[in-house]
Parts: sequence; structure tokens; C-alpha cells
Amino acid sequence: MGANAGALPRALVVAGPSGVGKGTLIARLKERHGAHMGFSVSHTTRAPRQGEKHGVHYNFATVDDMKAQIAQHHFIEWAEVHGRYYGTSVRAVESVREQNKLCILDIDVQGCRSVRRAQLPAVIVFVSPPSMEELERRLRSRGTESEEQMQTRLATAAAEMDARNEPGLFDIEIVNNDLDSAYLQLEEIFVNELKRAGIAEND
Ligand SMILES: Nc1ncnc2c1ncn2[C@@H]1O[C@H](COP(=O)(O)OP(=O)(O)OP(=O)(O)O)[C@@H](O)[C@H]1O
Repeated sequence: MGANAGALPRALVVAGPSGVGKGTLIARLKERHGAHMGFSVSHTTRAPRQGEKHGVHYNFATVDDMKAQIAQHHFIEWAEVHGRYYGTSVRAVESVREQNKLCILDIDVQGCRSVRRAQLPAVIVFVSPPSMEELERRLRSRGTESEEQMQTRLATAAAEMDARNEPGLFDIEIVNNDLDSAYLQLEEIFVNELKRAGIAEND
């Protein structure tokens, strides 16, 4: 048992510009450490589809309820898409922590600010590209964005890179130049957090 056995694991937040490789890094972490990772259940105001269970696939909520909770800062991030609300609540993340798992959050800089404001125990990692040119190359080679979306993402990326200087916002920066080396840095943070929470990998 670790020295801090009994302390719940902090959430592991992976932030950084679109196309930098967050999804790729998290997918690899999941392959190797999936048993100790958890993902929070999102809220939505859309109707449940056949087979969807409240609290499992989504937390289904009314628009009024979600608006009230947003106003009270109960959401780390939220979005309104075609009149429907979606969001990640602080409570949903806490619930993963209570299962003794590292809750992985892939969120934007605004979401990181909410994590800090909510004083949610979290290690916040900023993944940055080796250069803005390389970021653009990755986004283009992924081929999932239109030219208009590309321009929006690149402008947002520049603003997100500036946020690295915000005091107290990010704990660690990982430059995703070589994927294997970036992955090892992320894995080390993950494994250290398991240890800190007194969780043995072979549990
Ligand atoms: N170190 C790396 N070197 C080269 N290519 C990489 C590297 N890491 C990721 N990529 C590639 O860059 C592209 C973008 O990666 P990914 O989709 O993981 O980004 P993301 O940060 O999750 O983006 P979004 O926030 O838009 O979901 C993918 O095609 C991926 O294979």
C-alpha cells in the first residue's frame, strides 16, 4: 500500500490544441491501463435512445435543470448543439474518482479553468505540438476538417498555446514530437498518480 492509500486519485486532464494528438495518447493509455481508467458520464437534454440507460450512457436531464446547474458552475464544460445541451459535471468526475479510477478528461482550456475553479483534484497536462506548422500538417493529414474548420481550429490553437502562461492552470507540458516519447511521459504521470493514491497496478 502506498503512503497515501485512501486518498482518491486525482483526475487526469489532457488538454491542448485540436490535432496535437490527445486522442491518440489517451487511446494508447487505455490499451495498457484501461482497468484503472474511467470516463465520466455526460449529461444531455436529448431523449434517451432505445437501450440507453440513465447514469450509464448519459445522465438525462431537462433543459431547465441543466441551465440551473450551469449557472451554479456545476459543469466543467458544456455545449448547446441544435438546441440540445451536453455537458460534463463535476459530480460525474467525482463519481469516477470514488471508484478509485483515474478519470481521464480530454477538454479545452476553458474546461481546465473550470476544473481549477471547482477545485476538482486534478493533474492537468498540456500537450503541445513541436511547432504550429506541424500541428497544421497533422490536422490536414487527419483529413477530418473542412478548410473553414481548419482555420477556426488553428486560430483557437494559437490562443490555447498562449494560455500555457496562465499561472496555476497547467501542471505539466508534454511536447508531442515523437509519439513514443510523449506517451512515456504521460504514462509516467498516470502511474505516479496511481501510486500516490495507493492503487497497485495488478489489483
Ligand atoms: N507524435 C506524433 N507525430 C505525428 N503524428 C501524430 C503524433 N501524435 C498524433 N499524431 C497524428 O496527428 C493527428 C491528430 O491526432 P489526434 O486525433 O489524436 O488529435 P487530438 O488532439 O485528439 O485532436 P482533437 O482535439 O481534434 O480530437 C492524427 O492523425 C494522429 O495520428
